Amino acid sequence: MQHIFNTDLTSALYTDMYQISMAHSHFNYSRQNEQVAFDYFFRKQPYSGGFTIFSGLGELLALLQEFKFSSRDIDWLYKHGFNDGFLEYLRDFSFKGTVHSMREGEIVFPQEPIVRVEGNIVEAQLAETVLLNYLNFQSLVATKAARIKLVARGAALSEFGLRRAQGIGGMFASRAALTGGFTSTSNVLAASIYDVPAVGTMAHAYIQSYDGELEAFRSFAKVNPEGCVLLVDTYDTLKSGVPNAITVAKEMEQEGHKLMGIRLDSGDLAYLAKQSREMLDAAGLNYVKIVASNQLDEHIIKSLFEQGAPIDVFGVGTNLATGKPDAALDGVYKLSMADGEPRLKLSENIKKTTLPGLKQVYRFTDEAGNFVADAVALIGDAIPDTIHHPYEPDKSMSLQGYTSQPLLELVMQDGKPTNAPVPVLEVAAYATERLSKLTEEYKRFENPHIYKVGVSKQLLDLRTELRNKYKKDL
Ligand SMILES: Nc1ncnc2c1ncn2[C@@H]1O[C@H](COP(=O)(O)OP(=O)(O)OP(=O)(O)O)[C@@H](O)[C@H]1O
Ligand SMILES: O=P(O)(O)OC[C@H]1O[C@H](OP(=O)(O)OP(=O)(O)O)[C@H](O)[C@@H]1O
Ligand SMILES: O=C(O)c1cccnc1
Repeated sequence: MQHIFNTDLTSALYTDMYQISMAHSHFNYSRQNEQVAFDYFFRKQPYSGGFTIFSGLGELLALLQEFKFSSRDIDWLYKHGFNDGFLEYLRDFSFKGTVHSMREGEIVFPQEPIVRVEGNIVEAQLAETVLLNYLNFQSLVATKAARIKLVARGAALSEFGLRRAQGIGGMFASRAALTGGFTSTSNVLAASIYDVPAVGTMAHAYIQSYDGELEAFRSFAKVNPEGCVLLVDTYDTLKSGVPNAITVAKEMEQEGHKLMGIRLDSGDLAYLAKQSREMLDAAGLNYVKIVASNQLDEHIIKSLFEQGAPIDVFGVGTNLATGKPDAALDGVYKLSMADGEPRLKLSENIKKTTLPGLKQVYRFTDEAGNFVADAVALIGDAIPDTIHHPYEPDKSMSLQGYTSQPLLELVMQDGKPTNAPVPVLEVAAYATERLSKLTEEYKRFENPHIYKVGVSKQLLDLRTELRNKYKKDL
């Protein structure tokens, strides 16, 4: 058992050691049936942007159903000092909690609860690490994908990141890119699991392996005439690559086939795309598409279109799959209820003081259907008609006249999902639909408008009451 390949990644050991130490302690004080609630939320928008796409829920719900300790896991824990009674308890452990969540693909904002996990103190605490591991990374990458889609002007977007992704995290990177709006991937395993098109062109190595570029193109096109895309920059894009691709395209026509495209992978992509387009069109090959790759991101793609580049397909790898330049989404999982009482985490920094109690998030929409603001309120209270700034309570906003929609829905009851899994492309369609209701000022890349997330008066008062209580006790 020295390889990750022999390991069941649904093992409940896929957690941080302190979760097990805490569970050990709770069990030894017979607290394992105490009911608690945790909220998942993040504090800062990635990429200094104005929105985040919530991604990863589908995989998380699938994992929670399987989240158990195997005999091997129990043996390992036995050797690491956990007592027999606790290990017997863990042997029968499975996640039987209840989860409320926003829909996967929802547009989400800092401070609001996106997922609420309720359950006994052991299962809810043990779920923390894996929940954060799944949701933070996939939401980071899905957001990058959505930002790219915003500027792609309808061009096809293919995810090429596996080779530069963070190890096997590349699987989730591919999934997340799809939920954020990419429609295909070069990652064959991901394509087969998520039932999306696997796409591919050819590498420089293939062309280098032949004595000449023309011979290489010809041989490839003969065996792969369907969806054939020739990489034209190995020697000289305009003097050699494109003319050779044209020759092969004409030969393919003789055989009743059509060359799908050429790929540009270096140099000035705008200039080369324009020149290539002219050469292809002059040869009667206006159906041949131009594919571009090479360290692309949302800023370069936006700029390429502003320069008038006639690019039909973008292959995006490194910057997408790694969420560059952001290393992580800062999502956290904080206790909000225990033993029937709302709980709070105090901080010197008011922005890090948590929101206590069981909460719902309402999204308010104007007459045109655009999102106006989100309100976080206690469950059981009326839907608020005014929200307060979470950290500057004197600032408030009236929500009168807007329509509201609750965002947190029951997705798992007693450890079982309440709905069938949602295919990734349906998640993407939902993300696109929701993003269309966010007006442009929140979507621009430079200094975007900050979307308002406020709290109800009752929630604010509860937080103040608990803060005063804890401070008095100090
Ligand atoms: N017209 C353009 N406008 C803006 N950015 C561009 C344009 N053309 C290419 N880029 C981007 O500029 C960067 C160029 O990278 P780099 O300096 O490594 O050049 P290169 O062409 O890849 O060189 P090499 O031949 O070493 O591969 C890439 O991120 C690429 O996507
Ligand atoms: O630039 P990215 O957004 O990460 O996109 C993926 C890159 O990976 C490949 O290059 P690589 O040099 O690894 O292989 P190659 O020889 O096939 O070009 C491909 O040609 C792209 O340039
Ligand atoms: O198919 C391609 O062109 C491809 C796939 C992965 C990485 N770079 C390019």
